[in-house]
Amino acid sequence: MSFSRVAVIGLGLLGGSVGLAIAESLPDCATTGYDADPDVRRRAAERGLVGTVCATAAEAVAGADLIVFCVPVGAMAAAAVEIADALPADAIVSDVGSSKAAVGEALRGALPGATVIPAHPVAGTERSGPDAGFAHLFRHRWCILTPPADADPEAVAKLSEFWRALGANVEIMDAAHHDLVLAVTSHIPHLIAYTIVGTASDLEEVTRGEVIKYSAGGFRDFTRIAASDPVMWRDVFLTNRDAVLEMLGRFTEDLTALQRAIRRGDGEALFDLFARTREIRRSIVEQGQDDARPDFGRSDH
Ligand SMILES: NC(=O)c1ccc[n+]([C@@H]2O[C@H](COP(=O)([O-])OP(=O)(O)OC[C@H]3O[C@@H](n4cnc5c(N)ncnc54)[C@H](O)[C@@H]3O)[C@@H](O)[C@H]2O)c1
Ligand SMILES: O=C(O)C(=O)C[C@]1(C(=O)O)C=C[C@@H](O)C=C1
Repeated sequence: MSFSRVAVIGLGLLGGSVGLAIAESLPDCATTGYDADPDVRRRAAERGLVGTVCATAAEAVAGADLIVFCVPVGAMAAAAVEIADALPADAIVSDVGSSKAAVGEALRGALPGATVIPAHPVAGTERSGPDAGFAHLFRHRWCILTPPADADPEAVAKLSEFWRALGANVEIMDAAHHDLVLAVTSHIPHLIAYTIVGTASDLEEVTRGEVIKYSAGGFRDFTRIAASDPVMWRDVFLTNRDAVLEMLGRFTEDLTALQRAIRRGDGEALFDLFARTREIRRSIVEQGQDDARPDFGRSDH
């Protein structure tokens, strides 16, 4: 039931990892790939991210039974239009985008009549580009599939099996619900990291040198996340606007309550919140989801 030829469009962190993971876990599956950037294509060929790096997207999808778009979410529609005339009739079209409702619409709009099953492997790093990918990225991580209500169950089962073969745990979710959940677990945390690092670098009373010198612990962790790709994250916020604004409203209210507790010297409110959040961290660690990132946890990371 597995795929025999997978085309990967976009050969950065995610596309490269998909190609390498297929080579390792599904060695009988052929892979082709395409990236709009010729330097990325050259580097992808050097690293062997996919079996064949093609000069055009149409060439890459010829004969493929699965096409995985691994481009920034704002580029999905343009990338899909490029393959519209070359798409094999029975192929499944999927992606790895971080927001799902807008991406599903973009792919279905660009490829009318195609079998489109969007997906989001909740696995990544702050790195990007063709040197960033690695075969184990998806191991023990969630991959959320957001098929439309009328999706072919066989196509959903086949794509689920594909992601399980790459090491992921698969969950099926409605696209709008995915966008709300990920707004809180991934998108707003990135927004907070971008904000705090930006705020620190804008301070007038504290020099930039001091920010760098004393950035141990907490701030350093924020700088890792704030180093994430600007194009990718611009597109995430533009395509998941409503869910992000909804969750940001709640976050702002909670932040205001915390501000009030500090101003009033309400130690109990502070302690209660910090004790509750410590328990959340403990249950995440206890769930034992291995982190596949190669140097995660390294002190100099
Ligand atoms: N980085 C993460 O942690 C992470 C995790 C999960 C999902 N994602 C999602 O994966 C996708 C790719 O992210 P990434 O981190 O691999 O980014 P990346 O920058 O490493 O790679 C994206 C690649 O897409 C190429 N590209 C852009 N437009 C194109 C087009 N029209 N046709 C062909 N190639 C095109 C770029 O040249 C680039 O090489 C995004 O949609 C992102 O939301 C990222
Ligand atoms: O670990 C990181 O560096 C990530 O940002 C990975 C992360 C996340 O927020 O968890 C980022 C975006 C994705 O769509 C999925 C995963």
